[in-house]
This record gives sequence, structure tokens and C-alpha cells, in this order.
Amino acid sequence: MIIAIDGPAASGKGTLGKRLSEHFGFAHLDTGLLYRAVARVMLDREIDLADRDAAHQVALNLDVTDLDDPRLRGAQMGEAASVISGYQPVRDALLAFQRQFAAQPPGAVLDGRDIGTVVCPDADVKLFITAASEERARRRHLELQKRGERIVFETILEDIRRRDERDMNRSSAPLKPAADAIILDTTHLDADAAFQAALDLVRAKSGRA
Ligand SMILES: Nc1ncnc2c1ncn2[C@@H]1O[C@H](COP(=O)(O)OP(=O)(O)OP(=O)(O)O)[C@@H](O)[C@H]1O
Ligand SMILES: Nc1ccn([C@@H]2O[C@H](COP(=O)(O)O)[C@@H](O)[C@H]2O)c(=O)n1
Repeated sequence: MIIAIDGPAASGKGTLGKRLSEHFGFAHLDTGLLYRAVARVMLDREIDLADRDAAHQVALNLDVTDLDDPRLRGAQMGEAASVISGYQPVRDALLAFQRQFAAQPPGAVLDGRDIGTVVCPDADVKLFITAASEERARRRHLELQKRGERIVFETILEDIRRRDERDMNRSSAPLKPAADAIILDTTHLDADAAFQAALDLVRAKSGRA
């Protein structure tokens, strides 16, 4: 069984993906980390993010076992990931790994921007998680503060809006709900309530307990 979760930046996709995967005993892949990892290599090697061919080469040679680096979760990496993720060859290079991951028994949860539309168009359940940008920025601000990153709220809000705009308007796999996705707005739901709502939707759609 495959659960596809998409949505804009900091909407809670990863949090829900993790909890749903634990509930059902499935594997979980935060696909944003793949793009962030490509961006990390580019930045570490001081390669211009506008260099599409270099980004493609990095994606083709990416070590997908190395996604635990805490630096990947930082704001700078999110912004850089959103630039290189617009390059179709980069997306193509990361596609086979994501599909292989999704196919593993007994099931997998993948979260990202194009899981329901491109990576797993036949997913059993597709959720599109959203929330008001101010609320998403508030949550991300809290998270970064806890991690010791000092960024003002307004900068995070701008970053989230710029990234959403770029992700929604690119020609390659733009961020949008799949036609058969269920939209869940978590603006007024805390993490537990959002999980319960998502779990109810997955149960109703898949027939699984
Ligand atoms: N419903 C919620 N209520 C409050 N905080 C939440 C909720 N869901 C997630 N969070 C918190 O918001 C932050 C962003 O959540 P998360 O990382 O899951 O989002 P994401 O969509 O995966 O982000 P990204 O786009 O960067 O991958 C985290 O700190 C998480 O703990
Ligand atoms: N399936 C995906 C996942 C991510 N991206 C791009 O990566 C950026 C970072 O993703 P996070 O989920 O970690 O915030 C994101 O802004 C997208 O540009 C993607 O294109 N497809």
C-alpha cells in the first residue's frame, strides 16, 4: 500500500508521514531531503545553483543513504533545494529511487510536492496537506528556534511564500493536488488533531485499521 502526501512548505507533511508510517508499520521517505541533499552537495562544492548540468550530475551520483545530516533541515538548504528541484533532469535522476522505495512491502508513505501527481500516480491514498502561510511560518519559526537557528518570523514567512510560489509555478512537476487527492487544512488543528484527521481519511479510503 502507498500513501502519498503532498503540500506546501512546512504544512506538516513530514510529521504526518512519520506518524502514519509508524501507525501502519510502513517505511517513510521525506522526498524533500533528496532535493535538499543535492543542494547541500552543490553548496559544499561552491557550485552555482544555476548550473543545471552540475545539479544533474550531483543528483545522478547522490548518496541516498546519507539523509540524516541535520544541516539538510536548515532554511538555506530549503531555499537552494527549491531552485535545483525546478530542473527536470534533476527530478528524473531521483525518480527511480522514489518509486523503488514506494514499492516495498508491506507499504510506504512518501511526502513531497509531486508524489500523488508524478512519483506515485496510482497511490492507494493521496493526501494534500495545507495550512495558512502565517501558521506554517509560526510552526517553522518555533522549530528553528528550538534548533538554535536565529531567524525572524517575517523572514521565514517570506521564505515560505517565495518557495511555494516557485514550487507551484515551475513547469516540471509543479506543486498541486492530484485530481484524486483529499485536501486536509490543518490551520486550526494541532499535531495530534491533524494526525487523527489524516488517519481517519486513510482508514476510510483504504479500509485499513
Ligand atoms: N498540526 C500541527 N500543529 C502544530 N505544529 C505542527 C503541526 N504539524 C506539524 N507541525 C510542526 O510544524 C513544523 C513543520 O512540520 P513538518 O516538518 O512536518 O512540515 P513539512 O511539510 O514536512 O515541511 P517541509 O516542507 O519543510 O518538508 C514542525 O516543527 C512540526 O513539528
Ligand atoms: N517531492 C518533492 C519534494 C521537495 N521538492 C523541492 O524541495 C524543496 C524542499 O522540500 P521540503 O519538503 O524539504 O521543504 C521544496 O521547496 C521543493 O522545491 C520537490 O520539488 N519535490
